[in-house]
Amino acid sequence: MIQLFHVTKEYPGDGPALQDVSLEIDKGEFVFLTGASGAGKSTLLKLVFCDEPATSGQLLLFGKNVAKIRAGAVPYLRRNIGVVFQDFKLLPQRTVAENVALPLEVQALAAKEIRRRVKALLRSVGLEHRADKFPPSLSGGEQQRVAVARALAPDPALLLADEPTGNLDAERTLEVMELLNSANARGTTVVVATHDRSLLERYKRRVVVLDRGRLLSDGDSVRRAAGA
Ligand SMILES: Nc1ncnc2c1ncn2[C@@H]1O[C@H](COP(=O)(O)OP(=O)(O)OP(=O)(O)O)[C@@H](O)[C@H]1O
Repeated sequence: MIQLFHVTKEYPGDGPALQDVSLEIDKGEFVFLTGASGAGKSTLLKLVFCDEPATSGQLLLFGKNVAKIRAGAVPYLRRNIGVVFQDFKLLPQRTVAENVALPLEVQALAAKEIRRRVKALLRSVGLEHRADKFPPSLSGGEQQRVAVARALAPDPALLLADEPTGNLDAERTLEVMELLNSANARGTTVVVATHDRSLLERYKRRVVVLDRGRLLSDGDSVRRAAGA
């Protein structure tokens, strides 16, 4: 589903944020991406979301070389990707319910079905009572949960989540992780960037570690190498 071949990313005027990273994530996997602040986790997610181009190397998404995708086709590709950004990117002039409804409107679902699904999603993140509020009036943790609900709304093939539990207490963290796990059980490929070691220890998933832009280790390949 995601294939990186010797990918390097340099931002103008800066050293490489990613250096010669080769990595493959298959359909249906759940992968934690971890590493110290500045290791390149967000950059890797941005490349996969076609938000930034790679400087060199090749990135295939759903089997397509993203460098060859026309700019006009990117929004169509993104319909298959749910994304939770670190700064949430909620629309401030739309209510919580309207934010979650957005990706469903793009799918042209009937209004009644959209209302039903938005209600169920907001219930699943414990925010039904905030449906008619505007994002700026919500706490950071509440906005984060709205972002998770919006990302999961269209049942995406791929979910990219950048620190999706960063602002949450232990109980809410578990709730959000359960949502990500259920999406994964329904077939969504999930990639979660996180600093939170307790998540890595609690959920025995593949762990990809970046260190100053380089791939330091990959839990999956370690297991494979050990013959497990
Ligand atoms: N838009 C940008 N312009 C210039 N440099 C950038 C930009 N975005 C990231 N960088 C640099 O690239 C490197 C990797 O940053 P990135 O945000 O990908 O790391 P990260 O592992 O996600 O960090 P964090 O855990 O703090 O979010 C850092 O040195 C950062 O300063």
